[in-house]
Amino acid sequence: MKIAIIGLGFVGLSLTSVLAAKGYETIGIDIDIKKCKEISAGNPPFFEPKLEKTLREGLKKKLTISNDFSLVRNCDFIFVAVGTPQKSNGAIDLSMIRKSITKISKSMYKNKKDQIIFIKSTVTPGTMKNVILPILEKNSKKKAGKEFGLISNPEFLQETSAIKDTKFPHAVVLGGYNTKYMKKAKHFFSKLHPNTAIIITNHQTAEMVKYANNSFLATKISFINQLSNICQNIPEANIDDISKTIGLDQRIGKLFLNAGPGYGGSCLPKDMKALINFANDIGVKPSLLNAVEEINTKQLEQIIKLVEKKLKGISSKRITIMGTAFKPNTDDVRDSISIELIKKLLKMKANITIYDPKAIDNTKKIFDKKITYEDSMIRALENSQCAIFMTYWKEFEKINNKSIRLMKRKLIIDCRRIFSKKNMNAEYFALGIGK
Ligand SMILES: NC(=O)c1ccc[n+]([C@@H]2O[C@H](COP(=O)([O-])OP(=O)(O)OC[C@H]3O[C@@H](n4cnc5c(N)ncnc54)[C@H](O)[C@@H]3O)[C@@H](O)[C@H]2O)c1
Ligand SMILES: O=c1ccn([C@@H]2O[C@H](COP(=O)(O)OP(=O)(O)O[C@H]3O[C@H](CO)[C@@H](O)[C@H](O)[C@H]3O)[C@@H](O)[C@H]2O)c(=O)[nH]1
Repeated sequence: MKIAIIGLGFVGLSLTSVLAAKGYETIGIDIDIKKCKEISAGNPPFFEPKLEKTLREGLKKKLTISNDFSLVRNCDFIFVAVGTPQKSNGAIDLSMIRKSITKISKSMYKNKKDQIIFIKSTVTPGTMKNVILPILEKNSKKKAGKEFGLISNPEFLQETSAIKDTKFPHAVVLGGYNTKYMKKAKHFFSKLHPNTAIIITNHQTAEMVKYANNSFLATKISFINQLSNICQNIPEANIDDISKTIGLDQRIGKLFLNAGPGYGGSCLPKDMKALINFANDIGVKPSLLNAVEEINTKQLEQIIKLVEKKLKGISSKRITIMGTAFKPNTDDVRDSISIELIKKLLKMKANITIYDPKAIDNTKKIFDKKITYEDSMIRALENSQCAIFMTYWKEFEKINNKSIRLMKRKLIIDCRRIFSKKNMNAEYFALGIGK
């Protein structure tokens, strides 16, 4: 059994590393030659816990990393995990899918191998049927279901637990027709994940499951953020106690009820916009999804208004942003709410200083010399007129009254309630805690 994975980002490289470490003959393919070289040397191009160790285990076995698409010819399974970024209207950009599928389809022409192509990238319902399938059939001159298999296989991993989630997914979704290829795929996944539910359905449903999952998570976050805003106006009310308590009701569940400055990252915002755009296109008004998005956008506005009010204007004020990664334990700043906040504050002519334990290099790629970067929490706070804590990095818990002594004005906006139980000698505002 030979397996190819196309696109070595968070999804593709995690899958490649896990399969190779398990001993499968695996070929990881990416168009980015520099990335391929780094990965071949055992160095993942981004930080993800346990990835480096798993990749290195794989490299000691039967793993090849290459930018050469011709290698897919000899593979039984081909997983496609290229990016599907957002276009300005919210729809997904399918150019990477089209390019990689075209290359795969050409390699299938006159190839006698009975291959299965799995699509792991997140695509809106109908993409398989209307875009991917026609390209494959046209260029390969083969019939799906008869001469090759085509399966929608959406991915649910979370960054920071990508390896664990790849090894132990909560479910495996296989979308497509009931053919010999589907049987083979089911057999493969039931061996790979013996205790995981395998859902077999059609392409459109499999594609929609992914959006259902992410839009529900986004809805939970916006729900708790709206309640958090209400709590802020009830003296002494505490959103964390509320989340903890309602989370004990199994019908609600405790996860994704952590109030904050809004959801960010490369998936939830993009997938919400894509689903909204898709619903509008097919004539369904997505009023709940629109509200979820609106609440998310407004979280930042209220933070900015508070800073503006307290500092009597933003222009020339020295503001420290603690945490730029879109969540803790990652260096990923794609669609980070913190990056969005910095952009808005820069427009208002603030002087921004940032500190993040892992994401400084990626933040520099966005802002270059427009902001100041500090490599210690204390230095970032020195002379600051306001510190806004955006990401809950564990090391921020060490900050105490001694650390904030050197702030010019001791104004702290704590979006993650890191210090809500400490007695801070500062003007302290925590999202979700009533004053
Ligand atoms: N990041 C996540 O947590 C996550 C989780 C589940 C699903 N997804 C979805 O999976 C897909 C991939 O996400 P990601 O975060 O891994 O993306 P990514 O941007 O980290 O990586 C994509 C990779 O594909 C490569 N690539 C682009 N065009 C290519 C081509 N024509 N041929 C070969 N390689 C090519 C890029 O060089 C890049 O290395 C997206 O659709 C995303 O929405 C992401
Ligand atoms: O209670 C919570 C949980 C999350 N967040 C924020 O929500 C965003 C997204 O977090 P998370 O879902 O952990 O990030 P991702 O790694 O992008 O994972 C999401 O997006 C992936 C890509 O589609 C899916 O595969 C995952 O299942 C889905 O959780 C981050 O800004 C978090 O700070 C909160 O504010 N409160």
